[in-house]
Amino acid sequence: MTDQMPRDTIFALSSGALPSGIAVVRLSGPATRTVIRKMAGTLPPPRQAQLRDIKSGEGNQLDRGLVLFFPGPASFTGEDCGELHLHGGRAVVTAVLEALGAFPGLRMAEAGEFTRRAFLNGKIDLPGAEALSDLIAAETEAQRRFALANTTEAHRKLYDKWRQQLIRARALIEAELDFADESDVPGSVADTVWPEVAALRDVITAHAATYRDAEIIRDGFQVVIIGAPNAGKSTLLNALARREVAIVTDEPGTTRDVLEVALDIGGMKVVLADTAGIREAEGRVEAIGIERSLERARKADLVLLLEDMAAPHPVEIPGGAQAIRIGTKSDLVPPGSRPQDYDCVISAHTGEGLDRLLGLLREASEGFSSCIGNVLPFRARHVALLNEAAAELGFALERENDGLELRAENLRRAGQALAQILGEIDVEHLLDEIFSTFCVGK
Ligand SMILES: Nc1nc2c(ncn2[C@@H]2O[C@H](COP(=O)(O)OP(=O)(O)OP(=O)(O)O)[C@@H](O)[C@H]2O)c(=O)[nH]1
Ligand SMILES: [K+]
Ligand SMILES: [Mg+2]
Repeated sequence: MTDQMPRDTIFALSSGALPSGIAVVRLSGPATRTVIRKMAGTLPPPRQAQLRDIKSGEGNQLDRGLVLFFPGPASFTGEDCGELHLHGGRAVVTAVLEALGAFPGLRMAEAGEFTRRAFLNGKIDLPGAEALSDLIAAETEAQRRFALANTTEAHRKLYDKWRQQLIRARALIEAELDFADESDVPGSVADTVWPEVAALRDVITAHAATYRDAEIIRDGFQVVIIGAPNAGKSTLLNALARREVAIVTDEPGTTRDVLEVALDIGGMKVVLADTAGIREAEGRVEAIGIERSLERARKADLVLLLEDMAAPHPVEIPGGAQAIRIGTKSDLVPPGSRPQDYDCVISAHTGEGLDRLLGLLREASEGFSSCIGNVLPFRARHVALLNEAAAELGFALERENDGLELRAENLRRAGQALAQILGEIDVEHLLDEIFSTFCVGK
């Protein structure tokens, strides 16, 4: 799978910010045994925590804590691994990291390097590594469940099934090519292979399209607040965020740039964006701000269209996005004299209607968490390769007048694209990018 196996022994603080109750320092690589023997007296039995004095290479006691040894290949990275569970003080951890760095062949791990080694040693595939990175980044319940589901090799099972279908199709084509010299062999390939290839192309295309659901779960359901100036957009953002994120004044045209907050609504990440009020702009800066509002609204999963019921100025919803019409400042307008029917009536000052609005946001977003059990592509990288695979199958289907060899080559390339998603081929150039987004110690 890779050119060379890493030989350095790496170490890092794998637990969080110091000071903490316990700090876990992790090691991986060939010198792990020697180092643990030296620091903990003897090697503990595999996978059993033992309480030891932890010493530097020169024999100075640094701490007392649990020591574990995981012999390769049955370890996270596939190499010999070790863990030192220390008291989580800054000086303790600094002393232990310094002592480790003093051993020959040992160095601090780079971001994601443990997981990278696990990948290079065949312990996990690339979607599995990407899912681990998502799991560590997860902030909401839906993100956590989705990331965890993606660590289960479900993608490998699905893509391997498709690759098997492609291999079978190519075998049938090979067989037909072998018989091509013999005059009266019926054209079995055309009858069986191409309808199957067409069906597979459609399945892959549909699968690629589900990336939208994955994006919403991972990156958040995108909600954009729009409306005329002074409709109360920034006030609503602040009320839902429960902090003063946006500037509020009674001056129309206060907000110029798009401002975002991430909310956790029923376990779903919801990104709420406040925008510049929409009107005939009075200056260049405002005009740019308004253009940004409209652009954001066009890309939104949901638009909150706010109207000040005390001073209504109708605003068009751009681009047919799904919208909730909200009448604001209900404290100023008695129910009988409201200008029209709204989906929701609120007052950010009294709090009226905010719970109902949160309920509507929850309703609009929670449906996406039901996709979590499904296998979805969850990186732009996956989608690009799926589209490439589908395109190759499309070429094979179109080239009816070309030789079977050429069409079989398209099928082979489609299979290669699927293999690339799993990280089996031609991914060296991606690894730095993928693993650098991890934290050090993972
Ligand atoms: N009475 C009352 N006043 C409100 C309410 N919400 C906002 N306001 C007031 O309306 C004015 C405008 O509020 P903003 O939140 O700045 O309105 P905006 O839509 O963000 O305005 P721009 O950024 O200029 O487009 C401020 O004086 C707010 O205090 C409300 O529910 N009731
Ligand atoms: K304002
Ligand atoms: Mg504003």
